[in-house]
Amino acid sequence: METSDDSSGNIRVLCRFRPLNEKEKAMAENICVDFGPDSKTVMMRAETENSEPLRFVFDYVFDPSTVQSKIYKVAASPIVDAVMQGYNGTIFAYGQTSSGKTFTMTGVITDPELMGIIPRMVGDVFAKINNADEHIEFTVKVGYCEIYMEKIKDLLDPRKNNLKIHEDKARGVYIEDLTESYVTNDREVYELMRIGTNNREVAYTHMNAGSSRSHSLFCVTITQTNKLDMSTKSGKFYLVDLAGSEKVGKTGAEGKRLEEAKNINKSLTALGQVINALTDGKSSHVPYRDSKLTRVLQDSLGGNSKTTLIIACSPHPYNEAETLSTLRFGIRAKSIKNKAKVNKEYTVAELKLMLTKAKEEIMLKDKRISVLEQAVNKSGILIGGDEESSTKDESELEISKVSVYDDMIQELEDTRARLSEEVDMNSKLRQEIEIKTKENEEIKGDYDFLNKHIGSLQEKLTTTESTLAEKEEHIEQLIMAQEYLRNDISSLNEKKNELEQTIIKKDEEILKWKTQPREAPSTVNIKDLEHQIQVLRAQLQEEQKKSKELIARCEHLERRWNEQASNAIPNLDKIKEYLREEAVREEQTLWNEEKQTLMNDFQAILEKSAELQIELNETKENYSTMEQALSEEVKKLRSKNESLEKSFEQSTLNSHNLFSQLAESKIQKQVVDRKLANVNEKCLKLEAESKKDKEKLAEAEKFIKDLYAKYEEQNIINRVPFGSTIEVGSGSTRIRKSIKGGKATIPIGKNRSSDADTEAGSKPDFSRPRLLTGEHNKMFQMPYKDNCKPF
Ligand SMILES: Nc1ncnc2c1ncn2[C@@H]1O[C@H](COP(=O)(O)OP(=O)(O)OP(=O)(O)O)[C@@H](O)[C@H]1O
Repeated sequence: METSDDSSGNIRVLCRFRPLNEKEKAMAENICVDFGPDSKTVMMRAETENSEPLRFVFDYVFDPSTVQSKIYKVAASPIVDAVMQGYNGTIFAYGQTSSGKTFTMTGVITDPELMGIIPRMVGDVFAKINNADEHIEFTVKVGYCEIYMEKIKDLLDPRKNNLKIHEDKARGVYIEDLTESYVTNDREVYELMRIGTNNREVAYTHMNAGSSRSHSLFCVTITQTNKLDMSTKSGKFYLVDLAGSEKVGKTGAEGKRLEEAKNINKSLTALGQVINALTDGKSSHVPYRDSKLTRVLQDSLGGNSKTTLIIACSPHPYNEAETLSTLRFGIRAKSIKNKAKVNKEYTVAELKLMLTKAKEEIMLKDKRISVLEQAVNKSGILIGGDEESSTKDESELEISKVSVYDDMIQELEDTRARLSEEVDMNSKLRQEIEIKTKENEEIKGDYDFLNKHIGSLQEKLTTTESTLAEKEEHIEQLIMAQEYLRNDISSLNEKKNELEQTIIKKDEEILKWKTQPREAPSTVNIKDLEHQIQVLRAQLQEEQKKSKELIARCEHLERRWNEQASNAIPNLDKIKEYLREEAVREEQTLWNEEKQTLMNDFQAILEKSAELQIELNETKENYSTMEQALSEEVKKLRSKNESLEKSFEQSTLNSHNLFSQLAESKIQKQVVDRKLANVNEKCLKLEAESKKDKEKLAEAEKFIKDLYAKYEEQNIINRVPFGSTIEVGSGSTRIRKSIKGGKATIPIGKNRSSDADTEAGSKPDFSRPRLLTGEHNKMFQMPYKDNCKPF
């Protein structure tokens, strides 16, 4: 296997060396590191011949020739799998400026060979989702932010530039109010990456033309719901591109860049201190709160996450000191231990199962209580038994009492243990209810958000409708303008026709003047005639003048033609004709030009109107598609809304059920408590009664002992077996008495002398009783406890 097993919970540390850049190549020195054959070891070359090379071992070492796909396979693929199983995952890149962190994490999104971990991960996640079982429903959310100058800026909504960090049991550490967009395919994620990257703080330095001036966090949350049992799992994936540590002497940072560099180095120092505290085995406090970076990465460093650290290095001796420091950082980080767990939420079915188990437990307990009660009742009969009818051996009674007490005590212990389990379970149930209530609140939040979204979509629709109306109005105005222009053009055409007619008439007139002889007026008076002659003369003069001018012009032209062309126009008429035609042509050209301009304008208007018509059609089409999409969206939202409402109702119902079940189990617990109290009370009674019995027994023993002493004193008898007959006295004064059990009283002693028979004048001797039955000698030797007891 290529990667090390992370079942130990340790952070995996991978080391990547980039190829030499142009600047380093220009310095013409060799690289300062050697790579071991096991792909895990890197050696910093020894400075002198006598000194040893420094050896560093990581989970994997990538030499400069390693391609992006290999990095993804080793570094990210296992974490993607874990996130898909409901674990949290983190990959972060650390290293000096220009060491290749951004190239490793993002690379060139549009190039399949050069794309980095994030775009590859996105593709992988959606491929896995598409291949997943049908009953698993996925939602994917993406957030993107940066920590710049100790402030968290939302890269998908840069107006939010000072977000706060919070922590709670259910979500762990999180950034409050961070925009998280739901995405359904890799293209949508790439678009968000593009937007976010454009909003990032990047600047030129002497070390890197596109140096990241902030730490960036790309966050993907994948939630999966199993539709069969409604269980949910949710994995959060942080992909962190840290800003590079830099020596300001090398980067040439000044002014704002210098301030940025100070902040970057400060937060990286805080990161180093957190790692030290986690790994030195001495620190009781981990200073997560010393910087925003370490606070956000709290779960990734020593918490609930499967984490991989990629340290990026330059192989050139110019960066040797920074490379050494980076390698040491990686070695320290290797021993951080995390406690990753699947983020699972209990389903209603699972909660039901827990309840059923709790009920079974209660039933079991009830049974035990009834057994206890029976035992107590049984011992009560024994204790309360009639003195006369109690012929049972007392020692047996004692033994049975003691064993009953032992059983009862054991039962009580068991019950107490079970009750404490019950209390634990109840508190677990309460926690579950709290989680469910929170979930309900979240669903309600989603529901409100959807409502808002619908509202904004409706607003958008209204705006689009009004834009459309404006466009339609504009088109109407254009059509009217087009109509006016058409009229103008037709009136211009008419004018042109008129002008052409006038020119033709004029030409005819001129021709007439020139060709037709003028007839003398027949009936005119002299004055008129003179006037006409004057007019004609004037006209003639005018004509002559014109013709002179024409002749002059012709002569001039003739001269020019003679000068310029060998085949000049030979006759004047032709010249005149030519000139006239030229004049007409000139006017015609002017008119044609004007007409052409008008036609062009008209054409342009026509084209514009066609374009507008197309635009209108497109807008209409877009509008109808949008309307369709919108109505679909609204439909979807409504159905989602409905299902949310349903699940909200269901959850409310479930939480009610849980509450009522909790209340029920509380009541049952109270009942059990009461029963337990009763049992305790009975036990106490039993104990008191047993104590009394013992006292009575002691009294009886004392009495017998006294009596026995008395007999011994009187030398009557030592021990008498049960059922024996004692004879005291002699002759007729003999008194016989059978001894039964321990209750017999024997009328012996000097006070009985009045009852005595004084046969043959002898006095009865009460001082020497003797046994009449049983083998008394044998009996006397018997031990006290066997079958011979004092009565
Ligand atoms: N493995 C590699 N192969 C080819 N080019 C690389 C490689 N690693 C880095 N580069 C190039 O080196 C330059 C610097 O890399 P990059 O910007 O990723 O560094 P960085 O560590 O993110 O720097 P900073 O901390 O200043 O942002 C870029 O032009 C990048 O394309």
